[in-house]
Amino acid sequence: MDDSTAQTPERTAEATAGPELADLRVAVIGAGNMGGPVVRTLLAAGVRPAHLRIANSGPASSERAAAELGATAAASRTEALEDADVVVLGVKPYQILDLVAELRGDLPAGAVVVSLAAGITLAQIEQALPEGSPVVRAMPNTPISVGEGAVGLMRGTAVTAAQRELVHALFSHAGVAVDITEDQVHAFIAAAGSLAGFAFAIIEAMTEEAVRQGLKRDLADALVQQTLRGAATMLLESGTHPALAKAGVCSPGGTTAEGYAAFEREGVRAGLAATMAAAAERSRQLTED
Ligand SMILES: NC(=O)C1=CN([C@@H]2O[C@H](COP(=O)(O)OP(=O)(O)OC[C@H]3O[C@@H](n4cnc5c(N)ncnc54)[C@H](OP(=O)(O)O)[C@@H]3O)[C@@H](O)[C@H]2O)C=CC1
Ligand SMILES: O=C(O)[C@@H]1CCC=N1
Repeated sequence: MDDSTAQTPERTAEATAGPELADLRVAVIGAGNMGGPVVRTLLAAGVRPAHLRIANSGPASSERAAAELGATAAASRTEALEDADVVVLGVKPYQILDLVAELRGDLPAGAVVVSLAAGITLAQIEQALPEGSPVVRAMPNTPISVGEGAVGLMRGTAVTAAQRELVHALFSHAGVAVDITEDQVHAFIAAAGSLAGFAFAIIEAMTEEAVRQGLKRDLADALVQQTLRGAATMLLESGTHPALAKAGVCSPGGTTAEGYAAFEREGVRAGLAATMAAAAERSRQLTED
């Protein structure tokens, strides 16, 4: 992976304060499984609930999402866009270009468009908008909803330094926010966007086995989730290589060494690598479609 533009990840809440967001007006078109967590992180960053308007596929859905997320429902997409400084597009990839074509007449001049869509390039979105429109691609994951996620930010050709700073400020409570290139987004999806889903699947599988081994479900939930969180926190805080931390758990002839031998024998490492590679490959395919 070309890392010439990759930043050193830094926990965003520790980053220095950026632009003031209290007066910013944001429209979120499509606050679903990913747009919803984006709404939460924008509110955490300081966007006012009254200034964050949601438009989903219909008014009832917009009202439901706004109530759940603590934002404001717009009566229509057009109303959501009125005076918007930033427009987040959280619809499915196959919908986004039609949506952009539909909205382009209502977009306030200079509004920064932020697309969450996998597989849709900056150039495709820029082509669907008036020339010179500032467009950012964001590749987030759902744990940004609790400030423990990651987002990769890709800057379109018309985005100014101030607009880049603004978008970073908007994601300042996501967890980690880094600038990436569009070439890097496939690997980023494997290691963050889709990885959240794989992490949930791993947690689910481990919890089921803990229950099979005899633990009550609530204790199994707590042990698996707390241990995985603790393991990640240990590595993040110490900078220790995971292989060394693993060695520190494996007593000679003990339980972990025996379990780890099964991990390798059963192909768990190879399976995880194949899982991430398949996600990255699908991202490349979506971009070529
Ligand atoms: N899910 C994830 O973890 C991630 C997703 N993404 C990207 O985020 C985008 C959204 O995915 P996801 O949140 O999972 O999808 P969802 O289906 O959960 O959400 C899509 C949202 O778009 C709304 N919507 C659909 N059509 C319209 C329309 N014409 N006008 C306004 N709103 C509309 C839906 O409203 P309604 O509910 O009323 O139908 C819904 O709120 C995708 O492009 C995906 O690639 C990126 C990273 C991670
Ligand atoms: O599954 C998807 O296509 C989206 C993009 C990354 C996570 N979810």
